[in-house]
Amino acid sequence: MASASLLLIGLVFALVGINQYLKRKRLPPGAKPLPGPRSLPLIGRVHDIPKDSSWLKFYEWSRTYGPIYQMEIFGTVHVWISSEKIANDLLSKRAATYSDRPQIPNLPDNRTSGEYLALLGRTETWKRQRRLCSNLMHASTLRSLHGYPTRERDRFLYLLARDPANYVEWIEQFTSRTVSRLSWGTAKPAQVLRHTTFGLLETISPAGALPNLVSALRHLPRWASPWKSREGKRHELEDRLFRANVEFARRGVEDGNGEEGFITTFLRESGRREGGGSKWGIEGKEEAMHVVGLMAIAGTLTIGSPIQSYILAMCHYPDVQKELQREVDEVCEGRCPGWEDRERLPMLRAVVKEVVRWRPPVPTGIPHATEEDDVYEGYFIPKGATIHALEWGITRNEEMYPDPEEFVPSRWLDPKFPTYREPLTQYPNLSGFSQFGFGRRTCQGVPIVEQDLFLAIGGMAWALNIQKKRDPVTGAEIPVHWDDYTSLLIAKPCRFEFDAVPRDQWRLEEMRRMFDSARDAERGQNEAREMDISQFEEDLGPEKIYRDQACEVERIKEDARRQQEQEQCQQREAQSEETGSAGSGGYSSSGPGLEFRDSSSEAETEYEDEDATLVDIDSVDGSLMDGKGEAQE
Ligand code: HEM
Repeated sequence: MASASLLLIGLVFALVGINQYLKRKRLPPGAKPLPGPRSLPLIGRVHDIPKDSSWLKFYEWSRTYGPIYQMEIFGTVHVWISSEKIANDLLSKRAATYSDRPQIPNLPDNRTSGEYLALLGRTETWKRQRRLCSNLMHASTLRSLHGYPTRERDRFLYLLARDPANYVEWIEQFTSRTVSRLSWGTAKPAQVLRHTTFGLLETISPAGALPNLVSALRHLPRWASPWKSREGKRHELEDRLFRANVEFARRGVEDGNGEEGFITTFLRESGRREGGGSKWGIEGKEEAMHVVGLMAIAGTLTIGSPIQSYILAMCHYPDVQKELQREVDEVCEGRCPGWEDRERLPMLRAVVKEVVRWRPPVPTGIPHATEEDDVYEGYFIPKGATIHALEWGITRNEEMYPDPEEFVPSRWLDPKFPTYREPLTQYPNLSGFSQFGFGRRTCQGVPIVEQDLFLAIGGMAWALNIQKKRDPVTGAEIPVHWDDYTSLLIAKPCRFEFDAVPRDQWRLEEMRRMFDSARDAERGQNEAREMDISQFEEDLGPEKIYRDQACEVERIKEDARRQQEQEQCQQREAQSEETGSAGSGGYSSSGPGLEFRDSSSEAETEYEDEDATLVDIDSVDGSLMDGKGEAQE
């Protein structure tokens, strides 16, 4: 027994020795390895990576080892960059070496399959698809994204004001419906898209499917791998959905009733050319379907993260909200801001940019991979290394962003900050911002992000006072977390409670008018031609397998808390009755927002009417998580 153990220990040491020798041998003359935590044999540092908020650990290491360091996980070298300059030096200036993508263990054909442009290797397919994506985006940007973000924002504001407790639902409906219209000219697929996209996010995230961390698990056959079989089912549904969406748009182009969107632009262009094909080098509808599908995926869940972070920020920074409201009220003279007001609203643009900096939506970045060995400032970076621009670390650079943990929109508006830039009619904006990546792989969706965030955040500032909720019993503020975020590749705040109080009766009525007019426009469109999505909803199943568990857990906790709140109120009322004192006094459980609405009997009638409207729009949506939200289940 003892000799077997000795043999094993000897073997491990021999392996470590051989490994070290091979690494040293690979070093070019004069180059040294990057600093970083020492690797354990075979596993590297996998045991050190926390499941939640892993970016904080990678950032902590950057404070020990410097703005570029390396670590190993199961034999793969991972390089972490926390400096914008170094990220630009490598990923942008040496793009020929640094523009590949690594293989994702749980989606092993990601580099070659041609289905997800953002995950493709640096291949001819990627170049062709990126060109098409960029052209379709450009065509829609020239036409102000066909007004879809405004229409959806108008629908979103009223739903949020009416039911702030379900804010995640309303926000994700806003982002997914907007991008669904942009992609296929209809909002119908939005709810199924949300589920399949969440499933894909789990499939590809290091904190999602286990094989992404323990890569040996990728060799399991499908029948023995729950991750593979789950992904297989998800992919099959997504593929069928995308085909149906393209077919719907194709019929619209043919009968002349189709709405504008990416796929419509592509189909029209192909129709104009002899023998089909497009001027962008994509010959088949099939490939265009994948490109547009990826654009829809990319816009479904990402933009919701900064919208939620804005609400979180306003709970902690009420003075910023007041300042923002002052600008919006002054410039727009009381009306809700529109996209055409952007030059005159620098504070609003600064809040948008600061939200993205303060809580990066993709905190670990999307990894690149090296195609050749390289040496940077004397440090060796091997071919096949996975390169991470750590967005969280980049936004914590104290020289560039003094007081990085604070939410300070004025850093974009005041010349005393290094990030200030003129003219303020144009800056700040999101174009070229580090949070959208580097070099040839930069994000292609910035025009959508910019317009969605401007309209949603501007609309909320115009319409609502966002504030911490008060305990109905004690009247004390209910605490709101500071940086508790979900752990997948796209991170969003875990659920928290807050109040969204309409600023006055006129704005509430105005929101209702905007909502009605968005609903009427949608009805008009659906009367002309309707897309039937019911089969996909059915196939998704009642249990909705691709469901955001992290948020579910939070909501269950929240529901339990509310239930407790109600019980306490009832108890207090019962006690008051016993002692004969008048009423419960203090705060109502529904918070100041509803107090405002309930202030007259007229408002009560209005509220009932609102419910009717919501039922109405559900049938217009035909969505799984309809206008009443998942909380109903
Ligand atoms: C807040 C929202 C968003 C954020 C923070 C974000 C961030 C990013 C990041 C960090 C990358 C990787 C860049 C790199 O590898 O260096 C990326 C890639 C990409 N994004 Fe976005 N994105 C957002 C929304 C969108 C939207 C709405 C679209 C819709 C078209 C989109 C389309 C893409 C595409 C196509 C790529 C892949 C580019 C390539 O690999 O060549 N993104 N995004």
